[in-house]
Amino acid sequence: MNQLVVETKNLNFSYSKDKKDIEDLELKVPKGSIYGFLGPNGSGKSTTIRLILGLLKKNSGTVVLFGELFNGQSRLKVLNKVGALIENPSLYEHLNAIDNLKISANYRQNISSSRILEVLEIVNLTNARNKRIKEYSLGMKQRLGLAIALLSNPELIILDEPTNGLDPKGIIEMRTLIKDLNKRFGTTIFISSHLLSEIEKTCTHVGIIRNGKMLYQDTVASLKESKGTNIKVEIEVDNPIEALSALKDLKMEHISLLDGFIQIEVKNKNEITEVIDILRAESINIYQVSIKNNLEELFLSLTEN
Ligand SMILES: Nc1ncnc2c1ncn2[C@@H]1O[C@H](COP(=O)(O)OP(=O)(O)OP(=O)(O)O)[C@@H](O)[C@H]1O
Repeated sequence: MNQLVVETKNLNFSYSKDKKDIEDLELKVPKGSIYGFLGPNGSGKSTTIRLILGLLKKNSGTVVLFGELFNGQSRLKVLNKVGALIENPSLYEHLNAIDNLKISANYRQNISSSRILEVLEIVNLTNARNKRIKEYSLGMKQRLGLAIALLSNPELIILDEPTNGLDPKGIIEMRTLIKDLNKRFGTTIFISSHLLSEIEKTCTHVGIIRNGKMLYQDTVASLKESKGTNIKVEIEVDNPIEALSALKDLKMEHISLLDGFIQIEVKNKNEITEVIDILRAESINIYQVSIKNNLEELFLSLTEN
């Protein structure tokens, strides 16, 4: 089995008594992956990141980083292997990139001056190293923030919505940089986003969160496959046996009865109307029609965002 760099079990957290903001979250981030943590605004991505980094205190559950239970004792050792960019980086605007990196290096242990030049090269800021930050674009500032996160040569990089607010050129540069980091150094990258298109372009794995709950977690390849699968529909009618017999001539796959409900798989939503028309033509009363795998719905809501 793939080694996991981040693993949470039954992770729960609430900001207030009346609402669960993170509910029984099971996150599995494989070593060497680019893991996209995808969810609409307010779904709990930033909160989860804060819980992983120990910036918020969980109500219950466990966080395991690099195979080690994250707690007061292991905290510093474990965090030494993590670089994070979770908000816009706080930079000294009147100083240049080199000086900003030197200041950050002073807060950490054993960062050589050659490492400062190395991280500048990695994020493509070597040529702009002597420019003052106030002359930097937002994309350049984000890349410098990433360079700071890279100083201690982390095994895991956590990026919270790193392309937010960037122009198309900045987005492409950040995307390329993330892939490059993963490929060149094998760094595991955990990246949150509310855009499915962004995750599809950059990531190898995906976890989809909504209302603090994990809805789907797998490789991006499997996600693409499941997007093409049928929609599962459940229909409640007054006479299921008659309904089943009325529908049997339809060339649809998997029509069955479960607990008195008609189960049917359709290729698209128009086919649902077709099914309803047939049932109504037979004077069968329909009480409820529900889509069971709401993955398709979820993708739509995410891409429309
Ligand atoms: N400091 C806070 N105090 C109280 N509630 C909070 C706080 N921060 C976030 N929340 C709530 O927790 C839930 C999850 O928010 P969170 O910021 O983690 O979502 P997100 O997916 O990162 O969204 P966004 O991309 O908009 O930041 C939301 O309902 C939000 O309103």
